[in-house]
Amino acid sequence: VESLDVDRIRAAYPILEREFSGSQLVYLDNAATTHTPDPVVDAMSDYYRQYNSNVHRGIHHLSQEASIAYEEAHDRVADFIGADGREEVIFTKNTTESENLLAYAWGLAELGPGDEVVLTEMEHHASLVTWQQIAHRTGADVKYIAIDDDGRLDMDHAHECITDDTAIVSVVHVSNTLGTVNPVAELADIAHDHDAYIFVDGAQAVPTRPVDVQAIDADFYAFSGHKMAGPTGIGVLYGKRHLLEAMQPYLYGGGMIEKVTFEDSTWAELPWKFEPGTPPIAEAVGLEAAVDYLEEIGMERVQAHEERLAEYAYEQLAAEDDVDIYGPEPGPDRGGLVSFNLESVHAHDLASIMNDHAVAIRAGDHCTQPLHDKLGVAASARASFYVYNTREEVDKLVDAIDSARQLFA
Ligand SMILES: Cc1ncc(COP(=O)(O)O)c(CN[C@@H](CS)C(=O)O)c1O
Repeated sequence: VESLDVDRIRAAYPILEREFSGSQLVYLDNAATTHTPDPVVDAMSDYYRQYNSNVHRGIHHLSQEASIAYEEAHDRVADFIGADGREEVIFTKNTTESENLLAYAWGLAELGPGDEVVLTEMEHHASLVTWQQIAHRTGADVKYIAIDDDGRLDMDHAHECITDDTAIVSVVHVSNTLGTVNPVAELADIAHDHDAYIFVDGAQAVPTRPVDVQAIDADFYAFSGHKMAGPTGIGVLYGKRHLLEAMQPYLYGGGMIEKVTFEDSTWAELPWKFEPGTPPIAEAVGLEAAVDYLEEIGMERVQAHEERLAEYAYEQLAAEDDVDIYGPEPGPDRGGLVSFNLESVHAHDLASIMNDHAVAIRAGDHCTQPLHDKLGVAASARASFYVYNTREEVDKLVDAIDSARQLFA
């Protein structure tokens, strides 16, 4: 796959010129959030400057323009992920809210004693805590598909966990801690063989690779705008139309209703039924601009660029015998991030020293505390890449780690 013109890409991110303690920023925390390129910022500024208005088709020009822009952003996102139209694309605040929407609107209504929710040991808290708490409230049980020593899912165990008692499987597409790319289409097949649904947490997948929800045959799929060069404050819950039609809303108010009387109410058509109140309008404009931006680059090229950088970082880190790396070796089932520990240096201390060198990485549990318990570590350091990162920046990461090694020697 053709390489990216990173210099041209970086020109759209003034933030990358920032300097700290005399060194240029090396931003390697893209799994937490990505930066926002000028075309996305400009699109949102243009909205606020030229056609800011509330939506739901008020009777004036500005509202018409804003309503059309907001509605068409749903069409653009649907096209980007292979959904069958705007009716299958609900805008939320973020991946976390998307997962809570599904867990409350479907889970609370449908789950009960004897039902099982199958997760994996590598789930993010946005899934794990949500389903865990809904299971407590409904009397359902939660099971966890185990990971093997390489940080891949144990698929034999997956077959054991997913049974006719399984109501839903909830799996992360790309682990934000291990980098593992899970076989979500295969898991969907297994779930469907047992008449169970599958939800896929795509927060680290949609930004970094081509995703086709129909090819996966996901019943539900979630991701966030801010992890894909878009704004914060907007996320997506994709759902198969007939499933969303059958679901009752769990947040009520204006915009989501059809008819209201003192006695009862009926609901608007999809996706508006699940979008109460004033939605993230500027953010929707920004998300559409981010989709245009990424598709102009090409998602295959985004994926290849990230994987090359992750492979290079993995090799540089693996060459040192005092670095422990988590997750699979570089290849098709490792995404664009590397979590690791430098022996004898706590991840927080390491990140702090990285910061002294203007290298921004993540340290902590990455909202996967049970996974870190399983790995036997309290925390890990994580470098994650995006379209504007370079091999030279990986070299700076390695040099900064060496400074930490010297400091703590
Ligand atoms: C796999 C996965 N699933 C859900 C989320 C939540 O995304 P929100 O936009 O915050 O709702 C994230 C966000 N992970 C950030 C914050 S912990 C990270 O540094 O890894 C994620 O990686």
